[in-house]
Amino acid sequence: MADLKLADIAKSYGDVNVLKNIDLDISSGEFIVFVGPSGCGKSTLLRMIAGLEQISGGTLDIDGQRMNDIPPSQRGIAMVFQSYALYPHMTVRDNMAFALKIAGKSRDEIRDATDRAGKMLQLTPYLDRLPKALSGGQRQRVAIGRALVRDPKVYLFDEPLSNLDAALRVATRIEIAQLKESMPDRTMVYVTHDQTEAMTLADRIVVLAGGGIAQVGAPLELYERPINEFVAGFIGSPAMNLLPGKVTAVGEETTVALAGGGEARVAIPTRAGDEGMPVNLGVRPEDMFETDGPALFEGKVDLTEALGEVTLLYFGTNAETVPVIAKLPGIHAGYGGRTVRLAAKPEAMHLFHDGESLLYRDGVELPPYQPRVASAG
Ligand SMILES: Nc1ncnc2c1ncn2[C@@H]1O[C@H](COP(=O)(O)OP(=O)(O)OP(=O)(O)O)[C@@H](O)[C@H]1O
Repeated sequence: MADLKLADIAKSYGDVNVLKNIDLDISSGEFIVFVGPSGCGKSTLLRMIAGLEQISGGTLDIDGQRMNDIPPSQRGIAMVFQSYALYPHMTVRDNMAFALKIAGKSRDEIRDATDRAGKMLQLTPYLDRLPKALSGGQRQRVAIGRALVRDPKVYLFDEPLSNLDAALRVATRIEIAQLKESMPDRTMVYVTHDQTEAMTLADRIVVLAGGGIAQVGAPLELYERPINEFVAGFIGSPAMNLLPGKVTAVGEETTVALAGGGEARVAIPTRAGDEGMPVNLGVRPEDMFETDGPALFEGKVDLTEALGEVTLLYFGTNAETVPVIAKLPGIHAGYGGRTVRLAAKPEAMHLFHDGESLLYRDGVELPPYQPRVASAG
């Protein structure tokens, strides 16, 4: 059991500020995933928790104890790196045993711990092999095994799957999810570029951007209730479409006239005085469908991409602006060059003013998040 408290954490290299005002409480047993654009400081924050980077400002507590100046080996954490960092001249068992030997554990204890880790990670047949005789996925499992044998309170993962090919990534991701399930009281903090890893592994995702935290929440909460256009664009692929427009009618639902000529009714409340307010209407590609009725968007399909389970329609690929994308389930043919009218359900759309979601306006109390389930069963 270990909870982590990051209070006003900052990091600078000389006069370059990489992170500032990072406040985050992580509960015991939580799986937290850091995501964000390249260079936003995900690894730096993880390395500060590990003790591999000096904390420039603020405090880090683990289980209520200040850790800022405690060396990595005494923090009760273990870290798994992208590069595996295995000792090439040691067998799998010796790689896993190394930290325990240093810690002065007995032969029996070491054998038990490495046997157990080998079993949990399906490495038993490989315990006497050298790393060079293992596949990438097996090597990464050894790296995880090295963390496991130490039985840390907190596991830190720095993009552990990014050197693996697509199929191995999926298999190893599932193993990490199962590992977490088998150790519900162990806290895990995980850095990734991969949306699927973030969405499937995290109890909560932390989106980092511009040196700070943009939003923290359950994966589907970030997907359905992004706090601003940045998070809306970052979570979900292809990214949410943002269509400029103006509020024309206010109330429990809001009517928006779009610059492209369409109109949309959105299930987000607005107030008297909001009429005329410039907004960006956010609609995810997967929430758009073809319609004969009122459309929020009408355009000529410039490009189609058939991915099998879905077909992507691109509009305005030659314009200066970002293309609009619709994602239709299944295989479709004959869309190229056609003019298509698209709509979306009122509850599937978002409204942003000055980049910020109108859902989170001052004075608005949001009900607790409930996923918008598409179908029962
Ligand atoms: N030793 C250093 N000296 C100066 N700047 C550094 C140093 N280490 C990292 N940085 C800068 O700090 C910023 C954050 O780096 P970090 O590696 O944490 O980002 P990241 O979000 O993990 O990126 P990526 O997703 O590309 O791995 C980057 O702009 C990087 O250039």
